[in-house]
Amino acid sequence: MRILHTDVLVIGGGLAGQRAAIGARRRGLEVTIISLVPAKRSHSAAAQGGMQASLGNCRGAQGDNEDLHFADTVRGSDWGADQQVVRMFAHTAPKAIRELAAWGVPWSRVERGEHSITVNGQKQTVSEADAAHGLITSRNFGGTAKWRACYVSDGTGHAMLYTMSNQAIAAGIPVHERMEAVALIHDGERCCGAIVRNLMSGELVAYLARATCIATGGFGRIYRVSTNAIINEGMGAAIALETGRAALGNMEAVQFHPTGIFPAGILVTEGCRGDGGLLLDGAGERFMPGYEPEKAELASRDVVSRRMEEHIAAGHAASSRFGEHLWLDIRLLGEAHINTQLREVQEICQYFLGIDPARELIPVRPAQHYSMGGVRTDPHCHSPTLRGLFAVGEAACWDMHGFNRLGGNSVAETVVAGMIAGEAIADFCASPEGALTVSTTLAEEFHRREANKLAAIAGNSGGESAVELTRLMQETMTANVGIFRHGDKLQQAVNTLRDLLQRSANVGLRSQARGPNPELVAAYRLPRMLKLALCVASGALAREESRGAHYRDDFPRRDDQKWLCRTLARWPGDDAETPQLDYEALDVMGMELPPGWRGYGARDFIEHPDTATRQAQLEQALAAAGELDRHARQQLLMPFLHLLPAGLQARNQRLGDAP
Ligand SMILES: Cc1cc2nc3c(=O)[nH]c(=O)nc-3n(C[C@H](O)[C@H](O)[C@H](O)COP(=O)(O)OP(=O)(O)OC[C@H]3O[C@@H](n4cnc5c(N)ncnc54)[C@H](O)[C@@H]3O)c2cc1C
Repeated sequence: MRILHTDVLVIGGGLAGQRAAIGARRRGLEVTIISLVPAKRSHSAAAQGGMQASLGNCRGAQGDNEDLHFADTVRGSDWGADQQVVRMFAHTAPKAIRELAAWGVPWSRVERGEHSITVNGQKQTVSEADAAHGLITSRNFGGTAKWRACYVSDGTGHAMLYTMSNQAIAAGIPVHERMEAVALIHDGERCCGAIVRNLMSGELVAYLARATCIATGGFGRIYRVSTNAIINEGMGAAIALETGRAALGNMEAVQFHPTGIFPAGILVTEGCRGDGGLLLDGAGERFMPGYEPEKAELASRDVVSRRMEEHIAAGHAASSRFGEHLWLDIRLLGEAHINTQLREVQEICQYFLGIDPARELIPVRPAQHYSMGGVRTDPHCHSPTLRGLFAVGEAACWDMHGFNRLGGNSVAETVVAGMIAGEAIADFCASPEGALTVSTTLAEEFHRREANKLAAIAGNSGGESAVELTRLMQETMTANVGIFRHGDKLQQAVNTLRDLLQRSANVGLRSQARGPNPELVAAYRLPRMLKLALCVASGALAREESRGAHYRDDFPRRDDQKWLCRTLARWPGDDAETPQLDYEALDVMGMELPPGWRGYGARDFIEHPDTATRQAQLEQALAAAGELDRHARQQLLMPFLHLLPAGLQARNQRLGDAP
């Protein structure tokens, strides 16, 4: 067995993993990143529309600040988020944008003078101030009070990831590509690294590390129709689950994006609607204002996706030989705008639909898009139950998205959480807890276990096909654990997934090759994907309410009295067929923004018994404190700055602030 030693092992070379790695490296630690693909091919590169940060530079962003970003994010989460974490995030996002600008991200900029924009289907003229000229601009996105999504045309993730990757290279951080973490090495209390499989040679290597950070992205590929890349299979979350110690948070909270192109599911960005694009039905009529007068097409994603599906079910769809869908109309934005600000959308439409979106309508239908759930961490991105294990980005449940993520808040989370995790990892490694005293016997034991598993799969002559079982899992998830959920269908899904998990032990291979063998890889990953799917379906079945993206036909109201809590899923043992579910209460008495109406979507919900008391307490505290600026006011209501590394605590400056 080959053993590699490093201070910090980062599993995943996307935006989150690389930013965490850079932070730890800057503090003098030896850091190694492993990745399934070359780091610059990570899924972060697919992010199109933007990164949220309250810079307040352009006209539509004027008056923006951390308070508004915080409130939008909490409302977007349907009060499922950890409010202190949301504060940490909103406070750090402007710093993250500026750091990326300094590193070379070519953010689109404000241009002084008059510009034509499209709002609510109408052309308007706005004038940008001389003072803002050349500053980072932003566009409108769903569920936000201001134009807050900073962007690089519609190739934001690509620009961010390439810049981040170049910084990681400059910092001397090695990326071991085409390597897959297949198990975490741990003793039940402390994580000490991972067993890693070389996807080219098939060799299993033990990486021993003082701190291990999971940054493996989302698990969208457990669904049939998804905007996610095919490498988004959730293996990082799955190997954390298999420790039996680390918990996965809110796995039932799965986002469906309104505008996957139909039928392929490839995303066209929310920026299309942010820039003024409209949703039309089969009759060519705009329908969202009828359902959502306040925000129309720009309500949060969970709300828009549900309204679209309702409209289809009510018989208003367009139909094609692939089935029913709706239309996205960006023709009104004009060719010049599309060719500069929505270039990727233009190309996606051209290559995958054979249409020109400046002249034709884009067929769309909601598709699985984002995993709000993931490895549960504390505000320092550290697992509370398995020390030495950190998690960041889409793979984590930090938890700033609760039950619905706002557009643009994900790439922002990857960088912000990476900044915080890098410091937290370095602090941990500097503490007595951070010393690694692992015996190689433990690594050998995990190595042997995985080697035996692989040998058993390779030698299995069973009659099942991994490809077919994967397809059945994906069909089950899309049909029964989608946008609209119901107890009966969820129970059916749990039963089917359990059955598939049993059958997955009987997969036969045609090729025994240990190196690049897709059949072997599929068979090896399948039971883990099924365990994740079971966490999603079981969590959804147990949660008898509707919150954010989790909507139950049979329990249509949000129920703060019973369900203002985070789901924690653990896998109880190798032979288990379902996860063990526990719940972590969200403390209303500690909230800065007690639960209420989101400002869009359903108005009726079951109130938490503490909500009125907390509201009164906040009002009394403010009245007693007298005149306060907004920063002091905020700290009085819910202190959070102490949770941030010292270097990130400073206030953000905006145009018009006193110097
Ligand atoms: C089409 C699309 C458009 C989007 N647009 C936006 C947007 O405009 N704004 C926004 O905020 N968000 C957007 N998102 C969401 C956002 O892009 C992602 O949530 C975010 O980039 C995830 O970053 P990450 O670093 O957590 O993971 P990723 O970028 O997915 O990186 C995961 C890394 O983990 C590695 N990996 C995975 N498993 C293993 C393993 N077992 N062993 C070793 N390595 C492993 C992979 O190789 C990869 O390097 C979009 C998502 C999609 C699908």
